[in-house]
Order: sequence, then C-alpha cells, then structure tokens
Amino acid sequence: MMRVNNISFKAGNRSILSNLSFELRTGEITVVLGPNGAGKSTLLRLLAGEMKPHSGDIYFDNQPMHKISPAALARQRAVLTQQYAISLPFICEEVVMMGRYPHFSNIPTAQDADIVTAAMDDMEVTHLRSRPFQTLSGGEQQRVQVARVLAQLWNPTNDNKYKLLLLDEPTSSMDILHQQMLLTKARQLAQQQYAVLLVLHDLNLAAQFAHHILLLQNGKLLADGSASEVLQPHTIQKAYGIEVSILQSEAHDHPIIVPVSKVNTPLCLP
Ligand SMILES: Nc1ncnc2c1ncn2[C@@H]1O[C@H](COP(=O)(O)OP(=O)(O)OP(=O)(O)O)[C@@H](O)[C@H]1O
Repeated sequence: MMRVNNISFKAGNRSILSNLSFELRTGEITVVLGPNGAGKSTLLRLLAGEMKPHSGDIYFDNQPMHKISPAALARQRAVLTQQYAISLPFICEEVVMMGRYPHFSNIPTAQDADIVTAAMDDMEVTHLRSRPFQTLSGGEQQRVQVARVLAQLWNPTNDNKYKLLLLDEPTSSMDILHQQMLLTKARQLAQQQYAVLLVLHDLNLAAQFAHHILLLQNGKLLADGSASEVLQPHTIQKAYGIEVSILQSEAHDHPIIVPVSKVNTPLCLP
C-alpha cells in the first residue's frame, strides 16, 4: 500500500538518506531500526508526507504521495512524532479529539466523542481525560498522544480505505506493560486494513512484534527482511558496533538479543 522507490534526502549539502527502496504492506508491522542519527525520523517524516524526498518517489495507495491533498491524507494516515509539545492548556480529552479534526467540520459528532472515549480506553488514559495535558508524566503524555493518533484513524464505517499508522519511538517513555499493550494494539490494527510503521530502539520489541525490519545505518538500508533475517549478531555489530548474543527459547517464538561485549565508555571526571 506504500511503495518507496529509490528515495534520497539531503539537509543542505549533507546526504541524510540515500537510495532507499521498500514497501509497506497492510497486515504488517514494519519496524525501522538503526543507531542515533541513522535517519529513522527523517524517513518517517518523508513517509508521512511532511517533507518531500530530493529524488525518488513515494506512492500511497497507488497515488504519488505529493498529489494527495493534506485533508485526504489526514483521514488515511496518522503520525506520532518524537516532539509533541503542547503549549496551550488543553485537557487530555481535547488532545485526543484533535485526532478527529479531519473528520468533522465545526462541531464533533456523538460518534467522534465515542471514538475519543474508545481510544482513551485502549490506551488506559480514561481516568486522565479532564487533566491538563501538561501536568501528565512523560509516559502518560505518550499514551494520550497515541490515543490521539488511534482516534484519527478509527474506522467505524469500515470505509475500505487503507490506513497508515506511523509512530516514532512510541514506547520510549512507557513502562513494560504499556509497551506491550500498545504493540499488541498495533498488531491488531495490522490484522485489519492498516500498515503500521514503528521507529524503535529496543531490538527485543522489534524481534517480538515486527513482521518486517528496515535497519538503517548512515542513511542507507543496511538490512531489510524478517526479524530472524535482520537481527543477526554480525548485522547488529555492523550497525551499532556492539557484540550481541541471540538467544532462542522454547517459551518465546522470537529471538532474544543480549549485549555481550563491554562498551569502553570514556570516563568523564569533573
Ligand atoms: N534539518 C537538518 N539539518 C541538518 N542535519 C539534519 C537535519 N535534520 C536531520 N539532520 C541530521 O540527519 C541525521 C538523521 O537524523 P534523524 O533525526 O532522522 O535520525 P534518527 O535515526 O531518527 O536518530 P535518533 O535515533 O537519534 O532519533 C542526523 O545526523 C541529524 O543530525
């Protein structure tokens, strides 16, 4: 449902992404991995249509991305970026309702209100609905923002349109329970008409939930495939410069990645 053909992106003269090609398919969770600065967030913003690649093409639902109107795009794809500072004193329910803005003209309908309630229930933030967003903890804010993007793509009429959910490090502030809850929800959505793309740093979450992994290094695609294809010790060593062991356990249907090499951290004394 999304086809990326040989895209490159530059900031000034500096190449940030080079010659990336891949597909995002409905039914799948695609996880983008890579060290700090590899280009993951830049890639997500290009896929969201927030920026255009300097070369190459992105097709969404068989249309060139740049030809889709922002209003139409907002009904089919939702984005959670790493920065979501809200300076005005909105309460949480209003933040989640922002996800419904593309769906009503002036006043939210009863259905929009029901969707906000359901999305807040899914992210276990219903008890926070009347709290000012700025007073929430980091993990609570992240769950409210995920509820907002879920509300944006909520599909009560089953309109048969593909949905694309793009989440940049959505679990970074969440505790282990809420990480699992969110990624289980992402898996359920992928089983409907959604393609889900997650930027993650946690290789074990990627191993557990990804159908498809894109591993970036210096803006290039170092590996592209299933978790067991991509999460190999030599590939991880090449990408991150750290030695790992891959454990297989009968209790789990995915590999478990454990660092084994000692990292030589420069000692900074005052
Ligand atoms: N507008 C810009 N001008 C100059 N450099 C930029 C610009 N935007 C991004 N970069 C650089 O591009 C590289 C990729 O940035 P990006 O945010 O995509 O990395 P990332 O893989 O998401 O990193 P992280 O894991 O740290 O979040 C970084 O080195 C960043 O400094």
